[in-house]
Amino acid sequence: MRIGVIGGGAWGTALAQVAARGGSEEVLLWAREAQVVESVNLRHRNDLFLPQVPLSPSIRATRELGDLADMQALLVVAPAQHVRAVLSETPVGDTPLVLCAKGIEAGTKLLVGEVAHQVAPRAPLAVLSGPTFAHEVAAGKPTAVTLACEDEGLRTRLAERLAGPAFRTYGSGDLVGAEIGGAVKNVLAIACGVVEGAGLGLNARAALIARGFAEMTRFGLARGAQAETLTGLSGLGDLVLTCSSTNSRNFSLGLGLGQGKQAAALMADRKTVAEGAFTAPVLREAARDAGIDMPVTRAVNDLLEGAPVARVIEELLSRPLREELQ
Ligand SMILES: NC(=O)c1ccc[n+]([C@@H]2O[C@H](COP(=O)([O-])OP(=O)(O)OC[C@H]3O[C@@H](n4cnc5c(N)ncnc54)[C@H](O)[C@@H]3O)[C@@H](O)[C@H]2O)c1
Ligand SMILES: O=P(O)(O)OC[C@H](O)CO
Repeated sequence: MRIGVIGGGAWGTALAQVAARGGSEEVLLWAREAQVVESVNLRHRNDLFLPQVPLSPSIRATRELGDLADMQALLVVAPAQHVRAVLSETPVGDTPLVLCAKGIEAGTKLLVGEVAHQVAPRAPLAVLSGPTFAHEVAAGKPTAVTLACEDEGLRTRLAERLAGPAFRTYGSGDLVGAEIGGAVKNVLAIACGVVEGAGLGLNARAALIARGFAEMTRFGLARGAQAETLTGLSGLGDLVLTCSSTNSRNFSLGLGLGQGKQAAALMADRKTVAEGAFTAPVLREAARDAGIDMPVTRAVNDLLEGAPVARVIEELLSRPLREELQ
């Protein structure tokens, strides 16, 4: 199966490395930046987004989306807010799309799979998601992901093509569940970073992970996700990873907010994406539309909009007491 990767950021590059299988398979990586294309092709590195990892020489990079025309599967790894624009210019046809971005589209409130279906209605869809820091995957450290696809045959072919000794895929038929975990955990990771930045302690972080997971579950079930998917790698697994480490861009953004810095300043000159900052407002809106209570998500939005940390925390803690299982 010839694999093309759409998006030459850290995650697209790491997945290209996985698909190259140590150099035994050719992989075509589309990147937006000339610097990425040049460094991958000439030096087998991604100097801009994943500088620390030497890449397989069988990864070739291009800036032309048209070059992806004869691929047999495309991994979609552009940031969620750009998937529509990039896919619209890609010759997809009926090539399977494996969606690897984590987010909800602003304005439409659509998951990435729903966007892909609008743009490329003939393409079979799969979702690859889980606790996956790109630099660890690219370096060959053991990692496990959810690979969701309704078509069992395609799911098996993708798993056989992408899985390796240090990259385990766990199959699922629940695309929506696999997507919602990754999208919502990015917002909750910002909240966990705030807890760290404001020095609120480890009890608070554990409480936030548990209550954040309750929010993810409420939202996910309302959108048709299966509860088991949300407790799996792409939901709880990824939430635990990103809520525990400054390697997470979302957690780091929250850390700065917790220290009293303004979101605009923290976002101003970063070239990497903190998806949670873009998903947070649309998640709050989608939850409000559906009558789903998501207080942590609301608090993250308040902080992103400049509310003082102390006030936001005080508001969260002074809400009326409730039953845990409500
Ligand atoms: N980095 C990780 O560890 C990781 C792991 C799993 C999933 N993801 C997800 O993968 C997706 C991509 O993240 P990343 O970490 O590879 O990105 P990154 O932060 O490393 O790089 C930013 C990316 O955004 C792209 N970009 C910026 N503006 C764009 C535009 N206008 N149109 C198209 N692309 C544009 C850049 O070309 C680059 O590929 C995100 O949804 C992220 O949540 C990342
Ligand atoms: O750095 P983050 O916060 O975008 O997290 C990266 C991955 O999504 C972790 O699974």
